[in-house]
Amino acid sequence: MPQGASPPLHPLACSVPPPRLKENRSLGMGEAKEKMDLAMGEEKVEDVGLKELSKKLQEFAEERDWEKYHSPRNLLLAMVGEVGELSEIFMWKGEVAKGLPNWEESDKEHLGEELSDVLLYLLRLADICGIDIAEAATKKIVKNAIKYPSKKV
Ligand SMILES: Nc1ccn([C@H]2C[C@H](O)[C@@H](COP(=O)(O)OP(=O)(O)OP(=O)(O)O)O2)c(=O)n1
Repeated sequence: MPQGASPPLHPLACSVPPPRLKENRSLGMGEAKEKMDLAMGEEKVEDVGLKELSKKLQEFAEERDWEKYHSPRNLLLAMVGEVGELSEIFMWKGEVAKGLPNWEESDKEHLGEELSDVLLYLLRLADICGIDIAEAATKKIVKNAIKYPSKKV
């Protein structure tokens, strides 16, 4: 290849790196909370379902013109990356007690964020692949129960 020339892009590769959600500056705590409260509105968080989350993700991508980046392969890789970030939280800690009794609140919050990133990319991946994940997971639980029968009655 001539000096200074860039390698040709694979026809399926994006020529623009996927955008990041982050802003260039970090938000102060008050500012971040204000943004979060605005985004959540009056919604009761515990009532949210998988379909609603998928719809929110669809809207999130649309509003930023990010749909072109949300290909199955990109989403899978993004999800695996987030699984790595999730693993880092547990790395070198040894066994961790259920309920994480000795963890700082900030560490639990961080864990919640990384778990959410994995879930959100998983939901988006399922959606973009045309898989109804709620239906698929429900069927899979039934299949698991047949394969591994209950020991209780
Ligand atoms: N192209 C993109 C980029 C981000 N996201 C959404 C899905 C994830 O929930 C979250 C991931 O954002 P970041 O890539 O900024 O990752 P983190 O939030 O983990 O930040 P960091 O890697 O700094 O810990 O944003 C998305 O849907 N599509």
